[in-house]
Amino acid sequence: EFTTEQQALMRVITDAYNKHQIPQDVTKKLLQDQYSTEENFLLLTEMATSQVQVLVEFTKNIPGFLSLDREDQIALLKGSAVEAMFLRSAQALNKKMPIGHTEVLEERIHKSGISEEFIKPMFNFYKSIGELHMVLEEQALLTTITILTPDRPYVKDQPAVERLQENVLDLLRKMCVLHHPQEPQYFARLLGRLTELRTLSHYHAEMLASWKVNNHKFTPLLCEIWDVQ
Ligand SMILES: CC(C)c1onc(-c2c(Cl)cccc2Cl)c1COc1ccc(-c2ccc3c(C(=O)O)csc3c2)cc1
Repeated sequence: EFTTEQQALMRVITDAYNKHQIPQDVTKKLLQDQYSTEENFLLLTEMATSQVQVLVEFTKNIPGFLSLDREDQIALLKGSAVEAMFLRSAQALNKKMPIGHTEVLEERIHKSGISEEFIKPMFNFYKSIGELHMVLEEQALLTTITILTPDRPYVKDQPAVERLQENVLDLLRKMCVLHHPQEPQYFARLLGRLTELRTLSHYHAEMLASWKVNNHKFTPLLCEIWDVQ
């Protein structure tokens, strides 16, 4: 079953995932009653900015991450931020968030100036994640695996990242057998979501370009992590 090291790794990652969430005083802003495209864009920008801060804190808790080359740490964060945010927003949209949050978040994403061609694949992804009924540990591990993807642009020491990712992949495989015993293909289905995330990440670059065209401003943190402006 699980080795002592794997049990420790699971606990550290799950605790970090639970600890680092967007604060209530930020998410409750979603409930305010302005629903203009502009207002929705501003609120989503605030959510994304807060989510990036949360993501950085979570990543620092991944065992071994801070021992990686400093520039590789940055490359992994920049390369995975959008995918990690798709996973986190998918969890928010699929779990029963505090009353009304789910609907307002979905509504604001639909009406924030994202063109229809991106809305479709985005909400297909959200639906496909919902259908998996991941337990919290699986969501935390899948996010970690996404962050520890060795072949992101500009990563120098890929083997070092591979070694960390392999440990988490092994742990996720065992968690899937434990929580979904009737579905031998469940682990493979989870990894299939990672492929879909890469596609969404490419769409996202175009989304940013179209928002910029309509001279939408992003925050300094988002500009830095997404190399815009
Ligand atoms: C700059 C901005 C316009 C933007 O550009 N691309 C995307 C973007 C979009 Cl529109 C979709 C997917 C990914 C990205 Cl980066 C975004 C908005 O990004 C978001 C990031 C994160 C949340 C998010 C996460 C968790 C939770 C929770 C919870 O945990 O309980 C409660 S409320 C909530 C809200 C929403 C939106």
